[in-house]
Formats: sequence, structure tokens, C-alpha cells
Amino acid sequence: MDFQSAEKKAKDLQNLLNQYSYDYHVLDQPTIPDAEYDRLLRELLEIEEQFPELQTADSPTQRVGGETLSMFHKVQHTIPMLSLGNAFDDQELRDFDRRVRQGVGDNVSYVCELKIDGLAVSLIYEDGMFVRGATRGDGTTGEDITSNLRTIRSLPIRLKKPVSLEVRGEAFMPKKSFIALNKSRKEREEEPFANPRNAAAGSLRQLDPKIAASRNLDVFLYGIADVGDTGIRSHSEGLDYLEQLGFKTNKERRKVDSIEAVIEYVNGWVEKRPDLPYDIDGIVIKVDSLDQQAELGTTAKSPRWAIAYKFPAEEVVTTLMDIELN
Ligand SMILES: NC(=O)c1cnc(OC2CCCC2)nc1N
Repeated sequence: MDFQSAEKKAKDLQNLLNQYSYDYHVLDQPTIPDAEYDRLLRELLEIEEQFPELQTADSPTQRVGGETLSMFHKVQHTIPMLSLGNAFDDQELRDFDRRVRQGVGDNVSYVCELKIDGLAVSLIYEDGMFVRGATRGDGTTGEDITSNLRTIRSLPIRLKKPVSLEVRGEAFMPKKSFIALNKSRKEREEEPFANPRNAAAGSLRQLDPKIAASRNLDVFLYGIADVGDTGIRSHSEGLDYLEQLGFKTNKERRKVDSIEAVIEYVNGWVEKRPDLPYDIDGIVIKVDSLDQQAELGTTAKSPRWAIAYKFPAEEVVTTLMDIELN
């Protein structure tokens, strides 16, 4: 095959495979059997081996980086990654609502989101390309774990639009991956992980990206660091925009207009929690309007416009694991 046709064939295969991967990992709607995906990927690998200049950064063959790092470099978050204040019962949610209304008046909408029990991460894109991923760290200084985050199949390497922005989300390990990982660790007489959150943290701390790639991590994006001149006026619009760009967001979110509706949503999830394919440790409630968020501002560490309702700590997955393993 001459270079011209190899270049065309590689481009077509890269686009096709990236689309299949998006359907499967972001939309949870597989469009071709795994065997077919693997066959196309092998075909692309052969062409890229023959013509290395075709190995572009967004090629699906480049997800699992090459070399093992010697360490993780520190990075500064230009916009601090805040932590959430907690509420432990309905009354504390009503207190939060009262403080919000004292600040911005009675015309308030909230967005309720499942609080994914993983690790907060920051992803930076330039002209639509993924260029840096980092842990939250202490909120201002985190660690560069770009090569490990690249291995997460639902994380887009190239966005659907060539925009430059920073997004925040939660990297996590689905319950199924966690049980399989602990099963194999048990067989290898290695210490099992206590819960999916620790397993995700341990996986993202691996210096060899091939190990991170083997852990089947996932990510939900839940925020834009700075909406800039996008014209986005609310958090819910921001989440829709993230979806348009090709990011995976959590579809269980709900926008409501009263704290009573928030309490109803929260209580609904208490018993549905064990049915989820991933761990959650609560519900995050956010004021929807970005203007009202700015008006309420933040304390040194936490936003005044958001709160986490925490469920009682209960090792749901261990129960599931007991069933699976015994
Ligand atoms: N674990 C989660 O699912 C989650 C965590 N944090 C946030 O938002 C915080 C981030 C900074 C201010 C509000 N949203 C979430 N969904």
C-alpha cells in the first residue's frame, strides 16, 4: 500500500474506531461487536507500524502510553478545585436552602447530581485535544496523571469541537471492575482493595500506564472551570455543553425548583443506591444559575452555592463482593 492510500485508510480507521469507542464507553450503546472493533484496531496498528508518521495523538492506538514514568510532576490549578461542605439530614438541607435564599432571593433552581465516590480530576484541552490531566491534590497543587487518564476509554482524546477549556469530573472504578480486580488479586494472594474509591486511587497512582489501562476505570465530568465567553448562564447548560463536546456526564442529574424537591430526589436514591453500577457516597446539590453562584461566592475551601448530602457510610460493594466470591 502506498503512503497516500495508507494515510486515507488510517484516517478512516481512526475516525471509525473513535466513534465506536464513543458509542460504547460514553453513550453505553455498543454499535459493533468487540471482535470487530479489535479486528479494525489490529488493521490500524499494522498501517501505523508501516507508516509511523500516521500515529497521530488522537489515534485509538495511542491511548495506552509507552514508557513507565519515574514520578508524577506537581501541577498548579489556576482555578482552585474546591471541596464540598456536607449535610447529613433534611434539616441541614433546609438550612442550606435558607442561606442561599438569604443571599440571592427566592427565585432559585438547584441541580441534583449523584456524588460519585472516586477521585476528583481536572482535564485541560487545547484546540479540542486532551493535553493535561491532574488530581485535585490539596485544591491548588495536584499531580500530573495525564498518561493514566488517557487510558480511560470514555475520556475523549479529541473533542467534537476544537475548543480550549478546563473541565472537572470524577474518575472512578465501576463495581464490576472492582470485584474482578479483587478476585484476581485474591488469586495472586495480593491484598484486596477495601472499596472502589481506593482501587481507583491506587490505579491512577501507577507509574506504568499499562497497569492503569488494565483497571477499566471510568469518568463522569461535572463542571467547567471557567465558562469564559461561551455564553453559558447555568450549571445545567454547562453539562449539556460538555455532552455536545463528547464528554461523559451522569444522566441521573435533575434540575428542581425547591428544596422539598431536592429532599424527595435524595430520599429516592437512598434505596436505589445498591442497584447502581458504581459507588456513590451522597448527592451533590448546586445552585443552577452561574450569576447566583458568583453572588454567593466561596469560603476559603468550599462554595456557598453547593453542598453534599452524605449517605450513612455503608459498604454496599463488600456485600455484593461477598455474594460474588462466596
Ligand atoms: N463526586 C461528585 O460526583 C461531584 C463532586 N463535586 C461536584 O461539584 C463540586 C466541585 C466543586 C464545587 C462543586 N460535583 C459532583 N458531581
